[in-house]
Amino acid sequence: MTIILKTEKINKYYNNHLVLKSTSLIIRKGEIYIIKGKSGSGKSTFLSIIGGLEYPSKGKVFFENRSFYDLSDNEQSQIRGKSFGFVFQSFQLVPELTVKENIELPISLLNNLDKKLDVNELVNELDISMHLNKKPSYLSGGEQQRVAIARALITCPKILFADEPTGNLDQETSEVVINLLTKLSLRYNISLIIVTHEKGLIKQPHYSYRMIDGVLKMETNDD
Ligand SMILES: Nc1ncnc2c1ncn2[C@@H]1O[C@H](COP(=O)(O)OP(=O)(O)OP(=O)(O)O)[C@@H](O)[C@H]1O
Repeated sequence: MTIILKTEKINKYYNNHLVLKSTSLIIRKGEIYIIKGKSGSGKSTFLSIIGGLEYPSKGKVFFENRSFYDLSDNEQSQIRGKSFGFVFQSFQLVPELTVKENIELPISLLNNLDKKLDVNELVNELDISMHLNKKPSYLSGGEQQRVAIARALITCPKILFADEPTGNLDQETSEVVINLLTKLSLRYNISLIIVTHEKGLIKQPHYSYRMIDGVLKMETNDD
């Protein structure tokens, strides 16, 4: 399977404290990765670095064989906008916009977007079509997260980064959200990287990693 993103010995310091230690990972097209680990172990920092949101102190991130942080700011933001999608614990929807406007926001912000998914298909799949004209505050947490997933997928990104996507949801809703994330990523051949505390949420085949004190270790799937 094609390698889409690769990191080389990422180090990250915050105030002279080394939070990522020579951390490496390879992401292949259309595959699912899960990163678990204790609070403070460095998971979110690592996701931000591979998601193009934060410079490493040392090491490189290669996206489609190009060293991401050696690209110009403009090239970096083009890749972030068109090839990466993000889902966060806190949904991060714009409260003043309707659900439909939130979902279509990435499209309206980007020029020359050659590939995007059909909004109607996406909202039907995510079962939020009845909420399109509402503001996010009228929706439950699970519904808001499904809107955030639609917004992340609308550009048909190559990689979807999800940082604790179920952190604000109950067990049952978490399962629905994870099932949708994995199902849609597989359907559209999007690589999915999920950071989560929760065990046993993902039923689909995936690669499992554990972040231990800034070092990423591969695990067997039944850990
Ligand atoms: N912007 C920052 N400035 C200074 N220190 C930071 C910053 N971001 C993270 N850290 C520190 O880096 C370490 C790793 O944090 P990170 O958020 O990556 O961990 P995490 O595994 O994602 O934790 P959690 O599961 O609680 O979100 C922690 O000690 C944290 O305090």
